[in-house]
Amino acid sequence: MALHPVLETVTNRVIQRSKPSRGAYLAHLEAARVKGPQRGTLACTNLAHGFAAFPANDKLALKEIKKPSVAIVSAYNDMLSAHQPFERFPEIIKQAVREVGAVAQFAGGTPAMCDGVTQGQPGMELSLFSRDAIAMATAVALSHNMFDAALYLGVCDKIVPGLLIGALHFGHLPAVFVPAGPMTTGLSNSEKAKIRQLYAQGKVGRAELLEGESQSYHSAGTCTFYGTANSNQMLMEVMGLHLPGAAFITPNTPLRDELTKAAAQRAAVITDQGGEYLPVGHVVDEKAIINAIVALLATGGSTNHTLHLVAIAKAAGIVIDWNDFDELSKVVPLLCRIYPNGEADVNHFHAAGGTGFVIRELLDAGLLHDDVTTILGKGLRKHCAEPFLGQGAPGSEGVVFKDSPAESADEKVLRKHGNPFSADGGMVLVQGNLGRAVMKVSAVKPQHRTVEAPALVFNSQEDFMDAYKAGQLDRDFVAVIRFQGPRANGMPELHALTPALANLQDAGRKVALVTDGRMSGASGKVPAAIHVSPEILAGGPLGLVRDGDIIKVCAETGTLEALVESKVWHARAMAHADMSVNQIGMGRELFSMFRNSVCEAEKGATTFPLPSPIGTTVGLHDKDPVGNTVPGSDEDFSTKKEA
Ligand SMILES: O=C(O)[C@H](O)[C@@H](O)[C@H](O)[C@H](O)COP(=O)(O)O
Ligand code: SF4
Repeated sequence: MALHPVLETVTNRVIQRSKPSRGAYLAHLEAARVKGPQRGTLACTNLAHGFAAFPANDKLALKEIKKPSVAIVSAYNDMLSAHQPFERFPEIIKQAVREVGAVAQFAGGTPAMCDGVTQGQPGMELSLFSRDAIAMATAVALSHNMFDAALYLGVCDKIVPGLLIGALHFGHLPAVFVPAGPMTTGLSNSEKAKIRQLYAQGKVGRAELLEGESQSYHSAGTCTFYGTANSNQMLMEVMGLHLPGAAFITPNTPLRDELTKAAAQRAAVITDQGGEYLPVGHVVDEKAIINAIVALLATGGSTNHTLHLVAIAKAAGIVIDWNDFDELSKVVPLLCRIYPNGEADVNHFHAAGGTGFVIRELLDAGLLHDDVTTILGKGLRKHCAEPFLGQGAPGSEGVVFKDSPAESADEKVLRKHGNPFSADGGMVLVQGNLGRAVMKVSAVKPQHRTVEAPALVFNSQEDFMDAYKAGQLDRDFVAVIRFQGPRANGMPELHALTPALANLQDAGRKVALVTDGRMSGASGKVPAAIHVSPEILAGGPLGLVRDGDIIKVCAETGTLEALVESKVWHARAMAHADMSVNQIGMGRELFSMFRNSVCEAEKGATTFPLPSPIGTTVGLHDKDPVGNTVPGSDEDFSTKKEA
């Protein structure tokens, strides 16, 4: 199947734009490779420390400096239902790796925040920065340099992006991502949302709300809506960093354990010593990143990936921006309806055909690059498959992979590319005199995709909720919630506003949200122009909006505009707010360096630089050694905005 012309155009543009930084990245990768096991570069004392605590057989293998050593980097904790199953994984992995003559070492743990626990709470102001903190923790683990491959155990929002950013800074090491899988289906996501709206209206009490939430989030495993965590899973599948179809197999089942063993053994094989060297820095190339954007759009994935995918690409020296997302979204069909884009959850999606079905449909439509490298070697089509238990003895059944089904088992949830739910991917770039922002429309009914109404300006989500509870919002309005950008308060998700906004929309009000903050991947039905760039603390024009200004948000025309007379607009002074309350408490004082160094949302809201050529000083947003503007740098970004 010939590639879609837009896929070719955007891919070639990204390759060209990334040439300097991608070239620098690959040079660093080659410089980090050594012949033989990495631990051979250590001094004897270093090495002795590195295997002191190991059992005799592993210690011998490590001492000989022949067999590969596989790092385990795990984001296990009991807070995230999605990560709790990882508690058992290290022992399963160590035994499986021994069976193929190698050694697995628990290299280090990383933090992991549950955005469900912190949603609407002060802790959410650490959430986005926890991604780069996870990348740093990954680097601390791998910096022992005892390893020839790494297994990454993570599922949720900022964790998989953080682990992959960290992994890419050790791009010479092969990487296999190991998921734990979704919890079984409980109370449906739409039922859960209804109970929340009733609570927001005062029609049910806390007891009914807590009962509904507990029936929805009822056991170990990932929450079953298609939010950022499950979008991460889809992207790991399409980038070929998972074994095929590993994403949505239930935790603590024989098949899940067999998949974990198989992933561990695969990591040992794809090392320099294993004979099929597949470093993660070669797997994550420009085509893999474009494939990830396409899969995100085709499945109605989380808006958070207009930040995280940009950051992941940057870690590999690849520069993407929201024009790339927007142009691809216009030609990528929506193939899935998973909550918040529909009624179904990820268990239903998996049963209908799952990730392999989506990958095959997009390959057949010429909307994915097949000529990529994955953890299985050359070619993405190997991932159009689903895992099943093998025929081995109980407890060692193994895994077999079968082709994904030709037809969807439920066309209300999953469709072939010739009969999509919509011709476009449902994520648009909106821009105008308020800046550039992203808008997910796959979960917004067509009649709500354009809102033109008076601005109501708030400097916090709490102020908005106070106005709602005081009955001041029963009107058409565009809520402009500012001072929510990464420099201001860490760019929290404002998903807690969804029930109130949804009630007003259900009551017939034309409402929309405009913010330099974020929404959750689980946010849906209310039109929201989010991640407004530049944010107000970077001089963004949200600071010029006043109550009553007519704001136009339109997904059809890509408009984000304050309809204010130009000379009035330009005569206005920038609004200010006291951010001190967001700088201390709940650990926020520890993240001031992140707030002070974070870059624009459109460049991933990262706190690490693009790769620079070996021997040059590393700058966050610099010109290259010969004075050219580095693609993706602040300089490059600002010239593009003026264009
Ligand atoms: O981006 C996401 O997917 C969200 O951050 C998600 O991980 C978070 O947990 C939501 O808050 C869950 O939705 P509820 O808050 O509606 O349960
Ligand atoms: S999906 Fe969200 S709420 Fe569920 S475990 Fe992950 S971070 Fe927590």
